[in-house]
Amino acid sequence: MSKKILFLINPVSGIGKQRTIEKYIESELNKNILSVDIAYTKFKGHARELTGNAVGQYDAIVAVGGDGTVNEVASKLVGTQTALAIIPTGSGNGLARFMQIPMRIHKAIQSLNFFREKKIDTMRVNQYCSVNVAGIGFDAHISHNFEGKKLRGPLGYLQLITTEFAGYQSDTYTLKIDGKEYRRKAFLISFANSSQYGNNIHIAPNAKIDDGLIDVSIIRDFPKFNAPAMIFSLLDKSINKNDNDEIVRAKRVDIIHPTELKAHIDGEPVSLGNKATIEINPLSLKVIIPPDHLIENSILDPIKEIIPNIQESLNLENIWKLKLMEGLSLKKVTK
Ligand SMILES: Nc1ncnc2c1ncn2[C@@H]1O[C@H](COP(=O)(O)OP(=O)(O)OP(=O)(O)O)[C@@H](O)[C@H]1O
Repeated sequence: MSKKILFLINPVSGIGKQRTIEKYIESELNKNILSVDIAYTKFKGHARELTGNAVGQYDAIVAVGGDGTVNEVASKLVGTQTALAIIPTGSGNGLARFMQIPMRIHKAIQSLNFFREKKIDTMRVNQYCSVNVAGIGFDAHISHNFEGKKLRGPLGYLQLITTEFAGYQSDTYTLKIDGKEYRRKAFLISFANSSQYGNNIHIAPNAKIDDGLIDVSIIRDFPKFNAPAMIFSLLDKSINKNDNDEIVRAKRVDIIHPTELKAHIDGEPVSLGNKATIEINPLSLKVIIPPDHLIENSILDPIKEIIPNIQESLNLENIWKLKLMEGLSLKKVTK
């Protein structure tokens, strides 16, 4: 029986990979088994609104964007029979990377044809839903500053991190992790459902997304000259072995803080006031994962990912020509 899927495309995510999505939907999707609708988001929160209206009418809603778009779609799908699918066109794509969804979008679209479903945990952070990683401290500081930045994509994050790091002051937090008290001066505290923020930066290398547990990764205050070693261990999936990091697995975390807790939820900046509760919601979301043969795990994959990005950037002029011609109902693009 054919499945109904709705693509929700965030036109401002990442560096613009989504501009080619309609072409690939046309060429890669098996229309004998999938019937497709497409909508573009027009503002922050629109994907959440559109998903709320569509849930139940579709077998899957496809978030075309980064973790912010994924979060908006997922938060309306938790506890329903409609699955989340992801075409990663964001800056970090943490959940997509963790679920081994191909970063090349034509491959990600091909994987929808197999409609392989898996149930995953989600987290509740006060009134918000989080599917990937939420946090307080330096990562939250970065997400609050990233919003509205012109330079997006991984380079935008890198630029911001380098400028903000030197002046950042760690804070002291009191947490109750499954009822046990921890008081830590921390550079950041992450609540990880998947292992990574995005861009293969692994804050909780052994996190499992279907174990009913949050990996609470506490990076204690550290001398700034240790930064290169910290960065290396985040990339090397070994932060859990670093002396400045402590990971505790839990079902629930409570925080009371003397000042406003600035946080991020899947990379999106939020304020939690001065009280936060983070709880796991086990196996509460269906996600479409790729079939084994489409999982990209060769060491050349990052290079394969970069080349189309460069090509796409160089082709931007062509894409604008295409858009213009679409407007004029013309068929062919000439250089
Ligand atoms: N048409 C739009 N105009 C402005 N903002 C939008 C629009 N559609 C969606 N948004 C918002 O854009 C923000 C960024 O989207 P998203 O997180 O998907 O991409 P990203 O930040 O580049 O990737 P990542 O989260 O993986 O780093 C989200 O907060 C989303 O709500």
